[in-house]
Amino acid sequence: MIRFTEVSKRYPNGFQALSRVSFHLERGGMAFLTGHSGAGKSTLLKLITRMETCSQGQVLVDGQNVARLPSRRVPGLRRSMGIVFQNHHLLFDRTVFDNVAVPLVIAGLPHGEVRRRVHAALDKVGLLSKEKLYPIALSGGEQQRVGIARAVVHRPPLLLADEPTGNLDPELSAEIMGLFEQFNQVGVTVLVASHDLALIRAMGQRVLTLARGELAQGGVPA
Ligand SMILES: Nc1ncnc2c1ncn2[C@@H]1O[C@H](COP(=O)(O)OP(=O)(O)OP(=O)(O)O)[C@@H](O)[C@H]1O
Repeated sequence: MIRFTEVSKRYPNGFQALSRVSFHLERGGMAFLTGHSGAGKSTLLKLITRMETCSQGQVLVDGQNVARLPSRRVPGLRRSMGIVFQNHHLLFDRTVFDNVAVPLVIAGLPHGEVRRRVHAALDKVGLLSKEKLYPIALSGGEQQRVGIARAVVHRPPLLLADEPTGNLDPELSAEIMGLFEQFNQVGVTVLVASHDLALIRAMGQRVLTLARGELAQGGVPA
């Protein structure tokens, strides 16, 4: 599903954020991406979503060479992914329901279908009873679960998360990681960037470790 072959990323200011990174995350697989602050975790995720492009090497997502994709096909690439951010990026003037519905409304789905899918996504993250509330009335963990429901509501085959438990206590963090595992168990390919080593170890999943832009652990010859 995701294949990096000798991927390097140098930012325009000359900073080398990634050096010759190679790994393969198979369809239906799950992995954690870890490493010190500044190791290149967010940069690696941005190469998958085409928010950045690599300077050398090749990034394939579902067989597509991401850097070579014409810009008109980038929205399609992003629709094939669910993306979860640390700070949720929720709309605070919209209800929980409306926040989760955003990707479906943009896609132009009929109202009944939107309702059905939003309810299914909220049910999965245990927030069906809170659909009419505004995000401000939710705890940090609940807000993050709204972000996850929104990321999966269009049923993407690939789920990416960048420090999804950054602001949460250990118990809530474990709960959120458990949700990612559940999505993986029903076939979604999952890649989660996190610096929380203790939690990652406890999950017992594959770990990719970046150190100063190089893959120090978990890479396999691509
Ligand atoms: N647009 C940019 N221009 C120049 N340098 C950048 C840019 N974006 C990131 N960097 C640098 O690249 C390095 C890797 O950044 P990145 O955000 O990928 O690290 P990270 O592992 O996600 O760190 P953190 O855990 O602190 O979020 C950092 O030194 C950062 O300052």
